Amino acid sequence: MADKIDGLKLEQRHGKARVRVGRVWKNEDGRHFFVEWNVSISLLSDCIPAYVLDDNSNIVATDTIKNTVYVKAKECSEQLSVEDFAIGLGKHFTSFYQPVTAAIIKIVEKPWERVHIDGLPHEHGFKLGSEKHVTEVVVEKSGSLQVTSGIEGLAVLKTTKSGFEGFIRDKYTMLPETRERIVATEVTASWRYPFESISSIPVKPLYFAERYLDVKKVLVDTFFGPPKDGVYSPSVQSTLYQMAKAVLGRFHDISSIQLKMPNLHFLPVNLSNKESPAIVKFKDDVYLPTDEPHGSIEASVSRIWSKM
Ligand SMILES: O=c1[nH]c(=O)c2[nH]c(=O)[nH]c2[nH]1
Repeated sequence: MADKIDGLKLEQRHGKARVRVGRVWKNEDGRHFFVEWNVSISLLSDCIPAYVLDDNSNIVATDTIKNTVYVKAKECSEQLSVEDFAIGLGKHFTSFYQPVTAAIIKIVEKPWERVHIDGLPHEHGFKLGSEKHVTEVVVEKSGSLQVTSGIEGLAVLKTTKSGFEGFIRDKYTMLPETRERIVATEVTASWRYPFESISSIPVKPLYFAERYLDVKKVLVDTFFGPPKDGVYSPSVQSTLYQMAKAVLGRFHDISSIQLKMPNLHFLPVNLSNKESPAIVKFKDDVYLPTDEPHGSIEASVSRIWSKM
């Protein structure tokens, strides 16, 4: 929300960040389901008078915004995806409050996973996994909608089938060309769904939750290749593109995907001194793991007919 006041441009929004909520659903057969969400909400509304005239009459108190998260969590009697929860919150804020023209809802789901004991799924036991399911939803009063989902912290590594050759060489270049190295990254993925209004989102329960798992599987499978032979990666850039292309090729309800894949280097270890020129001589075996500095490699891939 922007406005011109005193010859100045004032842009503003308000909301509540990092509202944490846990929700359990207990099936009659004794099986429990659990999610933990960290919710950040931004409301777009004309609150300029609060900034310049000490008039708070258009403000939804951020405390009320926080309380709403708990009320809506209580009202969800059935298990639902983090995206559907975000859309429900956005719908509420834009329809319940006259001044609110749009709501931006970001949620990070903590990766609680059902434990297995002796191979059997536990009815009410969960342990923390690693990568996180995230979403950002923008809902407008008109009912128009943007849904973005993503993965954060998907750490993957291959001990071979990776190289890097043919890059620019100049007087500052020390890096040798190689067809044998470790490649490791922590994938951050973010993809956009094509649904443009609340009425066009699929009614299938847990649709977004299933799609999240599908996308994660395609990303992981493409990174690693088949279990026996793997797949050769000529660069992180090439692997990133293959991963993005696989997702867009497989899921027609995804219009674009952004991938961030830092190159987490594993440096060869060679140790020597004057007496012993090769105490440790690197033979693709002993590495110095580093995450600082790291290569930063990111790209967005969209269908050309997409609106993004
Ligand atoms: O896959 C890679 N891409 C790069 O752009 C790059 N740069 C670098 O030093 N090593 C690598 N590896």
